[in-house]
Amino acid sequence: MSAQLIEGKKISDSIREEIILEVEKLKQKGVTPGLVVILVGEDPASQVYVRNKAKACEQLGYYSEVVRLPAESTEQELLQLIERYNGQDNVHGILVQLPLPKHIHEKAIIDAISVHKDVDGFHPESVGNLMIGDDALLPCTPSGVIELLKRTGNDPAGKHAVVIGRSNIVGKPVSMLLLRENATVTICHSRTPNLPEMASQADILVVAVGVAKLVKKEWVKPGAVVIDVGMNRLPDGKLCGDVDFDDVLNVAGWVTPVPGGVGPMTITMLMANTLKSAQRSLS
Ligand SMILES: NC(=O)C1=CN([C@@H]2O[C@H](COP(=O)(O)OP(=O)(O)OC[C@H]3O[C@@H](n4cnc5c(N)ncnc54)[C@H](OP(=O)(O)O)[C@@H]3O)[C@@H](O)[C@H]2O)C=CC1
Ligand SMILES: Nc1nc(=O)c2c([nH]1)NC[C@@H]1CN(c3ccc(C(=O)N[C@@H](CCC(=O)O)C(=O)O)cc3)C=[N+]21
Ligand SMILES: [Mg+2]
Repeated sequence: MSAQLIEGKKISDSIREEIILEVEKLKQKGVTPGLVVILVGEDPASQVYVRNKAKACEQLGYYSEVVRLPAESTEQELLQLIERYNGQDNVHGILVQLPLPKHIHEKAIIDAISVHKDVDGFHPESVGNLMIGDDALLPCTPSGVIELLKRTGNDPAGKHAVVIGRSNIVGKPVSMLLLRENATVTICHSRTPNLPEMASQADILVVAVGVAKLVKKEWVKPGAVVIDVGMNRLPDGKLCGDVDFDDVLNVAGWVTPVPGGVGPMTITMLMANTLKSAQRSLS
């Protein structure tokens, strides 16, 4: 028996159809969603993501700006740019591509983005609101994971979810969202001694580690839902997840491919956050 594929690309396309309808309505009220993406330096991987974000804006009819700053730019210059966009009414979302060059403090930059325009959901106030359960712009990759589960009929409520990874960008917020969806959540990390045993107790296994093909079939409970957030570039240039896809295919009930799984959802949820921010600007 082979696992069912969770087709992130298809699900992402259908969410984009829904977004387009909302954009039409908003435009009739005189508002066009606007997103600014700021890239410092010339990291080739970041270039690809930034291009994908600009393409998504074009497809959905958003106003979009991409600002490319040289790697030597100062923290002060970047802060000034953010201040400018914080005050600009046609811009509803500001995203500063991470990682930043080492001489710029990531925290200072994230804190400077207006919480109203924090479409990444990385600002401390957004994180706090997520934790409390108040309305917030949710981090894109974690909310993409939840959408994948819900739209394949895998409601987390009452399930045991095991998350491997505890970063502020993926592991922690996805754990909090799963909890909010009434899953029982276990969070594992590099100091967890018995990973395969922990993982194999999961009804829903979310892997966000950054180690290619870490998760093998022995880690997966028969029929479990496996969500692979990992994006690793192999020496041959191919993308590969944190899950050994071919190995788990005959044990898992559902599995996301890489590419074509969580990745496209991240960008679509960014578009959804920008829409939400634009809608809020009216009220
Ligand atoms: N598809 C998408 O849209 C996105 C994909 N990604 C990808 O997801 C992956 C994770 O990203 P991110 O969370 O930012 O990564 P980080 O490096 O920030 O965090 C990795 C986490 O995994 C844990 N970890 C590392 N090695 C092991 C191990 N051998 N066993 C168990 N736990 C381990 C770390 O533990 P500890 O805390 O103890 O160090 C840490 O909590 C990467 O491949 C990244 O490229 C990221 C963002 C978006
Ligand atoms: N401030 C900030 N916000 C981010 O959300 C952010 C960031 N910085 N830095 C880098 C990570 C990574 N990330 C991805 C986005 C899209 C794909 C994506 O579209 N992936 C496609 C394929 C892409 C390809 O072919 O290279 C897929 O998995 O099918 C992946 C990863 C967002 N990130
Ligand atoms: Mg990180």
